[in-house]
Amino acid sequence: MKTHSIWRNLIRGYGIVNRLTPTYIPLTIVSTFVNAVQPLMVLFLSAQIINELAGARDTGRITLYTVLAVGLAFVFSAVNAVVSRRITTLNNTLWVRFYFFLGSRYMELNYDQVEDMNNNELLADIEAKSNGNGLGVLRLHYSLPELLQPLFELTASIVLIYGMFASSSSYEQTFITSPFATVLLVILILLILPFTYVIKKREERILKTVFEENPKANTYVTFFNEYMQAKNAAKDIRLYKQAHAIEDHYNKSVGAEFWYRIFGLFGRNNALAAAMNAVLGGCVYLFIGLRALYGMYPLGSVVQYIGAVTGVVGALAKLVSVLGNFITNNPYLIRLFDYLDLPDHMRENGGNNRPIPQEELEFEFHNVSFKYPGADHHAIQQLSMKFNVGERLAVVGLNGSGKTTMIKLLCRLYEPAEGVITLNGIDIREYDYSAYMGMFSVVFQDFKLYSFSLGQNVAASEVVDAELAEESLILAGLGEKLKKLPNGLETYLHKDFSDDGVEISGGEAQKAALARALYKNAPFVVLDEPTAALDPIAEFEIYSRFNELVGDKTAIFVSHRLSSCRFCHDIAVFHEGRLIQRGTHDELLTDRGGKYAELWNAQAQYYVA
Ligand SMILES: Nc1ncnc2c1ncn2[C@@H]1O[C@H](COP(=O)(O)OP(=O)(O)OP(=O)(O)O)[C@@H](O)[C@H]1O
Repeated sequence: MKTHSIWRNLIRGYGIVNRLTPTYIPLTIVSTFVNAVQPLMVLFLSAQIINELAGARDTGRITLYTVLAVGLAFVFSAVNAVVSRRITTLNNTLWVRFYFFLGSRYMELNYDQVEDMNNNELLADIEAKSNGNGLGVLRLHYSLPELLQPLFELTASIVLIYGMFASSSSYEQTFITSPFATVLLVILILLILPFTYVIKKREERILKTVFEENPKANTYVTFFNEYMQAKNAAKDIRLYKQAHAIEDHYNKSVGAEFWYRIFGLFGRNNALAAAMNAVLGGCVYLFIGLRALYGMYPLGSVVQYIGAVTGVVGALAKLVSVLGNFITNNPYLIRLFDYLDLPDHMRENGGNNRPIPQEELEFEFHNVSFKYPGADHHAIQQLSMKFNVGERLAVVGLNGSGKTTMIKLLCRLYEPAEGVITLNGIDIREYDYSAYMGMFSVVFQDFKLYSFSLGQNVAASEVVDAELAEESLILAGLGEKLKKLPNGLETYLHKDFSDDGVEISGGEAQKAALARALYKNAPFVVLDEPTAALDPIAEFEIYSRFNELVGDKTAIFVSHRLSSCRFCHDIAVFHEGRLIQRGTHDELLTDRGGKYAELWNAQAQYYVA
């Protein structure tokens, strides 16, 4: 956790506010200036009118003050109306932009950071605190008027108070009219500063305790809210009647008690501050009222001074409170910055940003080992293997034998813990990260399609090369389906964004994912169980046209169905994270005691009559 000073955090935080809502800060300066100055200006002019009425009764001056009061009030109100409308829009759109900002950052994280529970908890916490309590950057946004308005009020009130100390009229000398009384009042007013500060400090302490006692409260809220509405959980929720379990779990982990404690605390503090202001207000009235009684101030000035001193008291209380809010809010800003500053170690580790070679590509694992964070065993152990350019390699093995992990290491989704992977003899970390990833077309088992048009899914982009998309879909076996779709490539998948959206089957989705990989036209194709959801005919078609599908690219075909790998001349057998055999189907079968023969025989018995 970084511990930058609160001022640096505020500057950075307001920098983010400015980036999310660029016109917000200048508009708020205008709006708060107008809001702060308008009532004090009316107060000043009213005082002048009363003084005129009680004194010289000059009609010209009275008219001038009245016209000024009405005219300025009109101009200020008009400016405020225009500015406030725009600010309201910005306030309402801010949270949308903020969540998009968080999401964009998430999409940039290294893959292992996405899988790291700590980072996910950090993000869930930031989202929940921003949402429920409006803490962090959102608090800065909403606090800006709370900061600026009292600053303007304070300045304007001090200007109006000035006459209080410069009164030259003759008056009775008593304690109330003496400078001591003024000093006493100033001390009383200044007492509000430590009082408000202590309240804020207490608030910060209690909030910290509450959240420490419920460290996962926000993670739970986010998880349950998403899970309850997750389409891919809907079947399980119903069939296993998970609704009750979710409700019990939810109430136990984030019950109402938790929120009562937080909002009860805010309520109590607001009440205390209001009581303090009321007492101070009483003292101010008494002080100025008595001084007027002793003839120290004219009638109109009483109104002005009471208004101005009350303005100073109110502004100071608001300022200390908002500064206190900044202190309370600081830990949430630090959490946000921790998230934003997660290191991009995939790019930092190499640093050479070498361009991808244009000649033939040769990948090799050299004694590579890898263990998932928190795991007690290696997912990959001392793996050494080479991929022959332009050839097809099948990777087979039992569940959990490390096949997918090897692919993820190859694509640089993870870094090896030991050993290196090279491309044309150079450590893959030396290459430009994005360009390196661009070399792979991978269809993972848990691929995802999104609720946009079929064409956009295949192109993975807003802009679709229709001819290439169609060609890829036909190659992947979705040609017939495409012909039947109401809007062809523009047909939406799912109904999230279009009523005409279509639901496609698991096998069709797998073909669409395959088409996406083909559309990318990368030199290295990886298919991880690409036929798992396909019917036997579709599966046969994929195998028989595999060479046509991948062309002259290097291809890896991962499967635990051995029959589906026979068409590959090169088969690698994985077991418990190790490469234990490699050869053609016939070669591997001749090793009768080997794993491949064991797996082959185990699977073959179901096909033998
Ligand atoms: N994200 C992860 N975090 C922790 N452990 C993981 C993770 N993914 C996989 N593992 C573990 O790493 C080992 C290898 O998993 P991997 O997914 O590479 O196997 P696989 O051979 O592809 O299996 P399958 O045939 O079921 O797809 C397994 O023990 C698995 O439990």
